[in-house]
Amino acid sequence: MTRCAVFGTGSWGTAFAMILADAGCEVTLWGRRASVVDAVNTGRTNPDYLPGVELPAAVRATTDPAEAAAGADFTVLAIPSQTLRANLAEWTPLLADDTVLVSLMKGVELGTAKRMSEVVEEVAKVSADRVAVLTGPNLAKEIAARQPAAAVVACRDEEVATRLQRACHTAYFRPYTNTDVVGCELGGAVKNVIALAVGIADGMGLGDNAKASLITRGLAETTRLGLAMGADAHTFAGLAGMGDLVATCSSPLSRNNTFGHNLGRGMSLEETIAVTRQTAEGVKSCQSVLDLARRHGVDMPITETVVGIVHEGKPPMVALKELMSRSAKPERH
Ligand SMILES: NC(=O)c1ccc[n+]([C@@H]2O[C@H](COP(=O)([O-])OP(=O)(O)OC[C@H]3O[C@@H](n4cnc5c(N)ncnc54)[C@H](O)[C@@H]3O)[C@@H](O)[C@H]2O)c1
Ligand SMILES: O=P(O)(O)OC[C@H](O)CO
Repeated sequence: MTRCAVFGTGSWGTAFAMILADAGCEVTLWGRRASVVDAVNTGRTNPDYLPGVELPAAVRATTDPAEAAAGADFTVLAIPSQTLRANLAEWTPLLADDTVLVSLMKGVELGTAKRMSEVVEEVAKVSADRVAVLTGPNLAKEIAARQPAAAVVACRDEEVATRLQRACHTAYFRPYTNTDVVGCELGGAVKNVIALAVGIADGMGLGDNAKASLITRGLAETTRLGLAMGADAHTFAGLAGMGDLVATCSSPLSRNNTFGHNLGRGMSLEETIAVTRQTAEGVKSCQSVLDLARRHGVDMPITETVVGIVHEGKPPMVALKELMSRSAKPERH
């Protein structure tokens, strides 16, 4: 039987553990908090993150990372992106030989501007052939209700991607393989920034034309960055690009979208952070995405606008005026 370790008992780690178990794997979840681990083991629930959801019996939980990691064919990482480096450094000596490391995270590291798979390769000292990424339009709450969704599993080694695809394919979860790891990861990280922009627009009371324009031009700037970094343009028209943008920018379940909405309707950054219980990756990653764009000489005006509003205190109305008064240009340049 395929054995999986899932590090992170938040919304997505728990929902993905459920997918793996439904697909026939044996799953051990690692969590920091004993109360969450006990709830999983004794009540088959995770009331803090997925209230009302009954977890399959094949999902067990532990606070001991060594117990979780032991003998795992796949080691899945589902913690906030900015905490990966420090956590993985502690877990690396515990990892099973030949385990495939799978990133569920949609962020870019602050300071280094590295993608999560790059951090994994560097810290765990494994080759890119043993690092996979899972991304796409996957709102955890819908998946935990076993509502249908598709996703992308990306790995440089297609055979590894196919093995992971088999390990997480269920009646409600349909993963496709892809070898464009850079494009898949960028799609997931930048859509969070665009979802913040769309949420802000929504909160300001702007209409559907504004939201559609942000989504489309957001995809254009994501693709520009991707091409500069060697990604395949087709990836951005797929589940990791357009697919995830549509889900995240249109759903009130999205933490990034909701975060933006609260800012747009006039809450301060501090108030917004205080009411946000879960990880909204775009809040930090907008800075590292902008950093990446500057390193690659790519113009990303929406990302720059989000950084201005979230981190530099720019009033959304001023940011809107600036964005709309940029010089006129062809749609493709
Ligand atoms: N929730 C979703 O719908 C969804 C879907 C796809 C991808 N993702 C991505 O998955 C990743 C995890 O998100 P999530 O939704 O599970 O977040 P979450 O906020 O629901 O849970 C985060 C988990 O990480 C733990 N954690 C927080 N700080 C930590 C630290 N310093 N060290 C160790 N553990 C820590 C928390 O206790 C919690 O268990 C993010 O990158 C997110 O973008 C989320
Ligand atoms: O809740 P968000 O904004 O982190 O989005 C969740 C997923 O990434 C959607 O695919």
